[in-house]
Amino acid sequence: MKKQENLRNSVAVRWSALGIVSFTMMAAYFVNDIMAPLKSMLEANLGWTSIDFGFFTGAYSFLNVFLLMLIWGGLMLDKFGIRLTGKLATILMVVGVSLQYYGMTAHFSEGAMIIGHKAGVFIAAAGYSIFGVGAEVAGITVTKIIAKWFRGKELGTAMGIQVALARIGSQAAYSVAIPVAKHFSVSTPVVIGGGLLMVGMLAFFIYSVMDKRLDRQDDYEEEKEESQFSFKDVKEILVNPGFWLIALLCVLFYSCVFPFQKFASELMTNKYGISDDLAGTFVGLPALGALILTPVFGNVLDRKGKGASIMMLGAAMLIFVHFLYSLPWVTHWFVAIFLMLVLGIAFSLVPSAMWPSVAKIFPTRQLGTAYALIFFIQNIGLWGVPNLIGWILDKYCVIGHTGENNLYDYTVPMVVFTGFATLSLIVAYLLKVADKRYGYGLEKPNIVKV
Ligand SMILES: NCCCC[C@H](NC(=O)[C@@H](N)CCCCN)C(=O)O
Repeated sequence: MKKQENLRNSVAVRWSALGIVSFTMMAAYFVNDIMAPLKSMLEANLGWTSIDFGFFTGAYSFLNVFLLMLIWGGLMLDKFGIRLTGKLATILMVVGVSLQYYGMTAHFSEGAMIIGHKAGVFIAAAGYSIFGVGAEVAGITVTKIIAKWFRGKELGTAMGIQVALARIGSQAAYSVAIPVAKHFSVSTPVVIGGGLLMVGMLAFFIYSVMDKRLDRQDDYEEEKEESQFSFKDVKEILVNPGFWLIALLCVLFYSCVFPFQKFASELMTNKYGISDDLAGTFVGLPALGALILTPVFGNVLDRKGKGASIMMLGAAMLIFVHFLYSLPWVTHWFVAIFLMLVLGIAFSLVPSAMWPSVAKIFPTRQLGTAYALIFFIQNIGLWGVPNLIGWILDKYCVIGHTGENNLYDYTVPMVVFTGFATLSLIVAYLLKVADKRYGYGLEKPNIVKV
């Protein structure tokens, strides 16, 4: 009997697997970003303050950081596998977004508070926090899925395409949030996100069938290795200097991008005079740029390498962007858009180099835990930075009012972002030095020639 070709070696099957799980992540990114452009509407319609908004935004990472949910998720992924972990993660996302919607729409009695926060804000934030656990665990699961199907093949391109499709989700969220909210209500964009997430959950369940077939057919080493996972691996990961440098770069770089984007719609309207209908679309530009560029850079890295140098370049571009945004006298809308485009390039360069680098430093059996620990450290920034910026805005940056809304001066928040970007460049440089010293192969191409 003719031996069946390994599913991983079929170009159509492995790219279909990527397409399916990428759709799940696209839905997750849509929900993740859908509230960002609504900041001013949340203030005007639901009475949220900047502190409320910062608290809500940071809640995405709260359970991941303080209940170590990402760590448990990573250990579960390496111990119990992709299918169970991924299914649970997608279910959590749906549950979380439903609770978030409830918090935004239910009628609470006047002045009702939960642990010092307005009841509605607290419940929406709790939902977003549950969603955040699902989204991050789904993120590490999908990353491991990609490494499973593409290691030694088009790993950089595949990871780039997954990130690019996720960016479509973000860009769509930034573009549709305000028009949909104005036409219907401030909570309608969240309903659309919930619907997309349900389809994403179904998609993951379909992927699980493919995953099972691959495991059955395959003598895939990882499956044997998964059961060999031990806590010794966690120690091994933690004593690797490459881990700490990637994790630090990750938290610093992403703290300058995701939290910045959450506040950027307001920066566009308050500082550059851009209309609120268009502000979200402009803030979505980096996502749109990354959609095109991340797979391109991923492909270049697959063939030519230079990952560590590319991370340095991306970090340097980030300093340029945030520094110019911080200059109070630069207020032309054209500059705002130009900087968003540069941010888009940086936002493509660093992720396309960073994520495949992790797969070079660690063996497959440690990948789930390694990604989870890196995401965990990154989530400390995704929690802390929006809280910090929301607090700075409310305390020090209110310079007037327009109707129901505050008018903010964004100089100090942008100086804070510039500081983080500068630190990220220093860490990227240290990573390049460590690569030379420990021979991680970050400057080498991803595709292994046989
Ligand atoms: N294959 C690795 C993909 C990581 C992509 C990366 N995502 C994250 O870092 C998430 N932990 C945080 C997502 C927050 C979304 N607003 C990315 O570049 O998106």
